[in-house]
Amino acid sequence: MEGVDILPHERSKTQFDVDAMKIVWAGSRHAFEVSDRMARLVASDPAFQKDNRSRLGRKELFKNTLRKATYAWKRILELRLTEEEAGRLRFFVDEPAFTDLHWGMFVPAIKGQGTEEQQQKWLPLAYKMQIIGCYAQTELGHGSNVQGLETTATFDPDKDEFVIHSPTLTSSKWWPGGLGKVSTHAVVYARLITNGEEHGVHGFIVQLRSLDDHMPLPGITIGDIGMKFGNGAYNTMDNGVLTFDHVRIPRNQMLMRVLQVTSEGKCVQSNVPRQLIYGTMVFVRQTIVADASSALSRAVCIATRYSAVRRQFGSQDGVETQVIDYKTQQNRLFPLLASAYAFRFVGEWLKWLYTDVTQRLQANDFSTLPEAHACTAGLKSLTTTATADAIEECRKLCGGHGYLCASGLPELFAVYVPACTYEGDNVVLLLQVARFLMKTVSQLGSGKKPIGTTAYLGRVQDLMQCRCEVQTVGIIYSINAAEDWLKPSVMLEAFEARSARMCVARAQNLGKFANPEDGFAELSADLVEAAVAHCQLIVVSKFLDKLQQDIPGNGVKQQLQNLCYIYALNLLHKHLGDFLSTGCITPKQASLANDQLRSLYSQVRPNAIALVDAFNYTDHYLGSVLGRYDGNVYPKLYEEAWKDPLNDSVLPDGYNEYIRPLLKQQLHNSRL
Ligand SMILES: CCCCCCCCCC/C=C\CCCCC/C=C/C(=O)SCCNC(=O)CCNC(=O)[C@H](O)C(C)(C)COP(=O)(O)OP(=O)(O)OC[C@H]1O[C@@H](n2cnc3c(N)ncnc32)[C@H](O)[C@@H]1OP(=O)(O)O
Ligand SMILES: Cc1cc2nc3c(=O)[nH]c(=O)nc-3n(C[C@H](O)[C@H](O)[C@H](O)COP(=O)(O)OP(=O)(O)OC[C@H]3O[C@@H](n4cnc5c(N)ncnc54)[C@H](O)[C@@H]3O)c2cc1C
Repeated sequence: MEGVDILPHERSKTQFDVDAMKIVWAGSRHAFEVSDRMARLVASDPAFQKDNRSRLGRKELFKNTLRKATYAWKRILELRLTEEEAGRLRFFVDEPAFTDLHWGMFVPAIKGQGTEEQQQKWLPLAYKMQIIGCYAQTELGHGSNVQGLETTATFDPDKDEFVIHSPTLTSSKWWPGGLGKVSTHAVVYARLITNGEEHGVHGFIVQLRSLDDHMPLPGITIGDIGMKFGNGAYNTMDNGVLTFDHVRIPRNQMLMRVLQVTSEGKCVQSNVPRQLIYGTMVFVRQTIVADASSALSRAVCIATRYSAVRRQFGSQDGVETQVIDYKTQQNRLFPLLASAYAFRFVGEWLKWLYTDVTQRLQANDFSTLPEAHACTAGLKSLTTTATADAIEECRKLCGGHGYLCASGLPELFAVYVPACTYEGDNVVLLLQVARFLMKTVSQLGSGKKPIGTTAYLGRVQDLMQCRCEVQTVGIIYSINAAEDWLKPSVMLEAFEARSARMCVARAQNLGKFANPEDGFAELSADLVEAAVAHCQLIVVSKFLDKLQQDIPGNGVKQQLQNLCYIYALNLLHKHLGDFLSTGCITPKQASLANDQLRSLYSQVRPNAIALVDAFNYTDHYLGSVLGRYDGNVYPKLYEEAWKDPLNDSVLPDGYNEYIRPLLKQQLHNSRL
């Protein structure tokens, strides 16, 4: 069978309604239609062409991004796109740009931390892009430790101004995207000092460049921090360095929703908790979780289509085997396909949680803020780590051709992998989750009932008294055959019991230390494992919740069920040590789980291509010869190779200089 015939043949085997699945994936019919329209708009406009990025030098790459970002903005205005449509357009343009930080962090920081008055002044300018902003928090010396930032904002009551200053080299702002060459303004995070007293880190709106000639304002030094990992990749972004030499700004440019500074330099705390200063990060972490499923599904789409097209080794009748039919390939690929769906649904749920906490904050209800912080931090960490690893696994699943830029995977990896670091290093964020869990466990004895994602810890209070013998867990009696693993309550109980037991065991170990902080530091590696178990439980439980909903479309729910159990059973297999050592399941039940997993792979196999088609990605967005919708891989790969600048001429530059003299010299030597 020719390459172009394989994928249609695969599609003919589909056992579910792909169009209905497209709507489930998008979230709603409306979201699907918007997304589909924007994807086509971008794909059909030559201005958004992106297939030459890996061949461009830094300056060309950056200028190209400026062109695309400003053109996208022009189209947004011309077509009067809604915020939702504009967001999708930016997504399909698929090129990191200063606009991400302007819309994604600068605007949300003002909205979340500015007073009404400040919002009225700055937001209209930002919305029209009459000013362009970035988020300048991280410094050369400190990123994770926000309280350790060194930039100072000292109040001068005589002039009613703050003096922003970089006292050391390590206080230079370092990393902010959009800062290096574009932003006119920044929300700068600095230590507030009034009347000689320190009041912690706060955000300040600072103008950096002239609105007339774009030159840095007096006292300000700015530049780009240099090339980053990967050729094209994140190098479209001008991550920058910034120092201040006693730069003065009016008092009303401190973002004062949390704390007000009066003209006398007095600090007045509002009823809003101090942590709201970190609110922009919570917002962005939530968007990063939603984005993880996009990056992961893109890599999986490429690897799945290519695995169907690629044949390796013969079978009896002489037709070589499609590599997707190897059980080892399925065991590596299908859990990633399942994760893409799992992250999609947990991303939807997290968006709901974020909206809920935002509404509560507006009504002065701060009770769910710690949980929102733990969930956004933990899920950001879990999903980005898994996605970065998965993109690399997809490259390997595509064999040698996966290493070619034409596969789209090297660039995707290079653009994606910093997500494990920005918006909080993934380990640092898991430690935040661990703190939250340990606090929750320590309060169980006092009768405080945990709610939301930690409610399960309340249900296993017995564990606090060490009554955690295997026999107390219902799963032990419920699983006697492989199919028993397909019961939602059983799966949930297994993940809850594992996480609860890990949390309680860690809490008990912490209790052995005289100083809890010493204990936390000593046991931090174990604590991170408990945080991972808790986050995996959230993902599994939200996928199971999704299955409880009414899901229209022939066979759609069945496919989602298969994927949900693949996701959960694969985790169970990978973390078997946790499940066995906490006594949640027996070795025999673990073996049954594996049998069930293999059976699910066989059920997914005929639907694999349709399950990635349901992502509805255009070839433009995928940017991969291996992942083409038509499966016409080999002719196009061959064609692509000839586009390389090295093939512009038959003889390479340098032939006369290096190759010829070398060959002549060998000829001369051999005659000797
Ligand atoms: C029209 C066109 C439309 C186009 C749309 C475009 C949209 C684009 C969208 C794109 C979006 C994004 C693009 C991505 C680009 C990425 C760019 C990257 C940016 C960055 O990286 S910004 C910098 C991020 N930095 C960090 O994340 C730093 C990490 N560190 C921290 O967060 C914290 O310091 C900490 C969590 C490690 C805490 O440190 P610690 O010193 O222990 O804490 P304290 O400050 O003392 O506080 C302790 C208590 O506070 C609680 N806490 C901590 N953080 C939070 C929080 N965020 N919310 C609520 N509560 C918090 C903590 O739990 C402690 O509580 P306790 O006292 O225990 O009760
Ligand atoms: C592409 C990119 C874009 C960025 N954009 C922006 C931006 O727009 N604005 C902005 O302000 N910043 C930005 N950043 C900065 C980013 O937020 C920080 O790099 C990130 O928060 C990590 O902080 P760090 O660099 O200080 O890492 P470090 O904290 O120095 O981490 C180094 C190592 O130490 C470990 N570690 C640190 N603390 C602990 C601890 N307490 N316990 C155990 N291990 C620990 C970490 O796990 C890591 O392995 C960006 C970064 C990147 C890569």
